[in-house]
Parts: sequence; structure tokens; C-alpha cells
Amino acid sequence: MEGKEPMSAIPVTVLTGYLGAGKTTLLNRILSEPHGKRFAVIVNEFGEIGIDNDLVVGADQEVFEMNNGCICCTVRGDLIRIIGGLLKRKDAFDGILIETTGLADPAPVAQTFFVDPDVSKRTRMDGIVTVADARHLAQRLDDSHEAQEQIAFADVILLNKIDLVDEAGIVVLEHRIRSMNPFARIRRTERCSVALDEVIGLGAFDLDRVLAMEPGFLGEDDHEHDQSVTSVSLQEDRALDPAAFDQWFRTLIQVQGVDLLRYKGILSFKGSDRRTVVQGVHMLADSGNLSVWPAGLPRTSRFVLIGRNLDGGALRAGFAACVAP
Ligand SMILES: Nc1nc2c(ncn2[C@@H]2O[C@H](COP(=O)(O)OP(=O)(O)OP(=O)(O)O)[C@@H](O)[C@H]2O)c(=O)[nH]1
Repeated sequence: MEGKEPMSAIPVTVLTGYLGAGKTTLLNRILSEPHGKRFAVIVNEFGEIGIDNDLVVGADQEVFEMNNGCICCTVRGDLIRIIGGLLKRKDAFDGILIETTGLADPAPVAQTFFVDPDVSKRTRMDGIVTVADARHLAQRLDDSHEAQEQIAFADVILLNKIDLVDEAGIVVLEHRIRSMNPFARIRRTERCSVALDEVIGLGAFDLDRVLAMEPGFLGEDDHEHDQSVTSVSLQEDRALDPAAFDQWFRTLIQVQGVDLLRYKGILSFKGSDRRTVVQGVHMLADSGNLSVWPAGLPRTSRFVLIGRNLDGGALRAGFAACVAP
């Protein structure tokens, strides 16, 4: 790193925000900007099979995936190990970006950088950036403790997806955010369009402020997750029939949209060489094509659903019925 001592503390940015708010969109934006910096990226997902890794733009950085649980609970040890590995490397990083799962409470993640002695010596928490889905934020603040914590701990809040909400609605949300967190900078965004220096290099994380807000911050974790949220991972090696999938999926989001907090899939359809991505939040779904399936690798469709009242058996049967004849 130019002009820096080899041992100088590496800034860490935590990107948080509820399921589907736009964290990966922001991460891709940061990685695609011509800033000439090298970031190590750590992506954590809720759900057994990783999908985000395929959705993060391939650039100069390495992506470390952690899929075996939520970063704020069971895999804190993994996080410390990954960072420990990074810190041992000769090639320098300008920063570490951590994208947490939408269900993570950011406090224990930030805590890791203060309580682990090796990690705390070599890194510095630069800021917690929370992406909020303007369309669904009010609902989430009513029903999710994690969503509240993500707003409360943020240094910067991107009030994203403002294209889906009118001006009056945005003003109401801004007031609500202010009442929960008087310190954070709030930026209105569409597709997380924001200048890089609004989210990186903030020097914003203030331990004293956090301790004033949550005196137990550096102590033992005592948080609990919303146990009613579960995930179902579907996988299929045979190509899917586009019409059958379309019909199954449309019916699913119509009937169970309220319960579906997030779904994401990379799918192989009969007659197509490209990987199709289908993803969404509640009833708002998006689809598109990614690159062609890599030669020689199995074209396995993967679909992860996260939500309440999910019937794994019925979902598996419905998905399996989409296999092309
Ligand atoms: N209309 C609209 N859609 C958006 C905007 N920003 C992101 N999206 C879409 O919202 C969906 C979720 O975006 P992601 O960036 O994958 O969200 P995420 O927070 O990483 O999702 P998880 O990692 O699953 O929690 C995608 O389909 C995006 O294309 C926006 O400003 N407006």
C-alpha cells in the first residue's frame, strides 16, 4: 500500500441491510468503480447453498464465502479465521468489505473487530453502511428486531429503491429513521447509486457513541434471532421447463408472497445456454440472464427461499415438477 506502513490498520466496512434491500447491488457498485483500490470481500449468506458469490462482479478482488450460518452468531470464528488469513498475506489490501446476511445484527459483527486481540490490532472499523428497501422498510421495522438494529447501528443509511415510493412516503421513512438513529447520514438512492466516498473511508465508526447507545456492546452476545424465519434450498441437476417454472413461481409468490422475505435462484432452463437469475422480495420479483454456463461444469439449478411458514416438502415437490420432460 502506497504511503502506508505495512502494519497500519486496514479499514473494514460492514455492509448490512435486511434481505433484498440492495447490499449486493452496493457491493458491485463499489467494486466496479475505477478507484484503483484492492478490497478483500467477505460475503455471508443465510441458506445452505451460496448464490451471492455468482452475483458479485468478477474484478480484481477475492471473495470469501461463508455459508454455514449467520455471521453474527455461529460463524464468528470463521470470520476471525478468514481475517487472520488475510492479515498474514504479503499482498496488501486497501480495505475489507463484509456483506452480512440480511438477517444479521451488525453489532456482533462490528464487535469482532474490537474484542479479538489480533484482529483489533491490525484492523479498524471504518463504518457500518446499511441499505434499506424504501418499499418494505416500514413493514420490516414493525416485524424484525434485526432490521431495527441495522438502522440503529448504521453510520450511513442508503434509503434505496426510492423509485418504488413517492416523495411523501420517503419523508415519513426519513423521520422514522431519524427517530431511531439521530447520527447516521441518510442518502436517498436508486440502485444504491452513491459516490464511493459516501460509503468508504468514512472514519465514522465511533465506539464511544456505540457504547453510549448499547453499553453491553463489548460484552458477551445475548441476542437471539427471529426463529420464525427459515430457509429452504432447492437444487436440481436436470434442466427446467421455462413455462412450468413460470407458472409454479407466479402462483407461489401470489399465494405466499407475504411470507417470502427473500428468494434467489440461478437456474438452468432447457433450450438456454445462459444462467438465468430469478430473485425478489415478497411479490416483487426480477429475472435476467447471467453469463453462459461454464463448459464442463454441471448445470445445476439452485434456488433459495427465505421466509416464514415455508413448507419445505411442498416447495421441493413444486420445484421438482418444473423439470423439463
Ligand atoms: N426497483 C429497484 N430495485 C432495486 C434497487 N436496488 C436493487 N434493486 C433490486 O432488488 C433486488 C435485491 O437486490 P440485492 O442487491 O441482491 O439485495 P441484497 O440486499 O444483496 O439481498 P440479500 O443478499 O439476499 O439479502 C435485486 O433484484 C435488485 O436488482 C432499486 O433502487 N430499485
